[in-house]
Amino acid sequence: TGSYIHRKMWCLDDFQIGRPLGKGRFGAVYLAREQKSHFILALKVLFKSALEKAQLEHQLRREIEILSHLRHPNILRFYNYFHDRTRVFLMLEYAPRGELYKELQRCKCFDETRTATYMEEISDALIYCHAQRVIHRDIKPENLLLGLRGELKLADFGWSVHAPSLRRTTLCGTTDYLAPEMIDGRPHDENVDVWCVGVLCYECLVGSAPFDAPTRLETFRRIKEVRLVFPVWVPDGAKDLISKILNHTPSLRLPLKEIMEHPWVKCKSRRILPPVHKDVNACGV
Ligand SMILES: CC(=O)NC[C@@H]1CCN(c2c(Cl)cnc3[nH]c(-c4cn(C)nc4C)nc23)C1
Repeated sequence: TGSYIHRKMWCLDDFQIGRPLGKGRFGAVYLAREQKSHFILALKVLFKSALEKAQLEHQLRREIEILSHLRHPNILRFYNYFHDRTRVFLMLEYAPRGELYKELQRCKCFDETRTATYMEEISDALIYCHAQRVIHRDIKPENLLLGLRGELKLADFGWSVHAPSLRRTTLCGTTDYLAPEMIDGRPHDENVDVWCVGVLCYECLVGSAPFDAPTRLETFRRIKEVRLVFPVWVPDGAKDLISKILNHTPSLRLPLKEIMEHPWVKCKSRRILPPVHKDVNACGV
């Protein structure tokens, strides 16, 4: 019995639509429940007119192609998609504990255990992505969601819709997470994702991004110089890890496997892995 939610054709009438979870340029994300199985999911709605105007249809097809092959506990699951005359609908896993960036704003910064656990989770997710030759390229707190047990869910492989509240990102997105080679427009590889893991680790522990500056230009300058300044209270183990990741030369950055095995991550992380289940459960999903 193939799992129910992966059945071939879906349409809007198969769902009861709940509250909006986020809104953005191309559409919005709604909480939704599948009528027969009562399966809860996030339904991302993209307007074809907006996609056509921005010439993004082909990118959406590529994103859907990539997403449909990714299955990992720390990657937000993409189940299926369908469309009507005016809209494209993506059936996505619902992350019950919301957006990491909101949690970071609420807590100001995270302790070592929480940060090291996120480092282990996101590194494992990226090892999996890179093994499929998928580079996320846009890792930042805004694109990270939290699962039932607070585990990280890497989301939004290209389609960021924004939650109703004002986002911290400036007009064209935050520059804090750009790797040096991205700023110079040089060709970039998987190591741009590794750079972002270093920036994320710093921001989770400190509460602000490492190269944060009053102007975008100054931020770019600090990124290219890799001007890393740690508050005195940042633990040595974390400073060691972040300094080994944020290397200007992409190939010299600490590989993801070694991030997971770093002494500070090994000793501080409290990662919980969900029980490995076949793709079918109680409600046939
Ligand atoms: C990566 C990305 O696209 N972020 C923007 C969209 C906003 C809601 N989206 C969700 C998506 Cl795509 C999936 N699950 C979610 N869960 C929530 C959420 C849960 N709470 C308690 N509060 C919220 C908000 N939101 C989502 C994604």
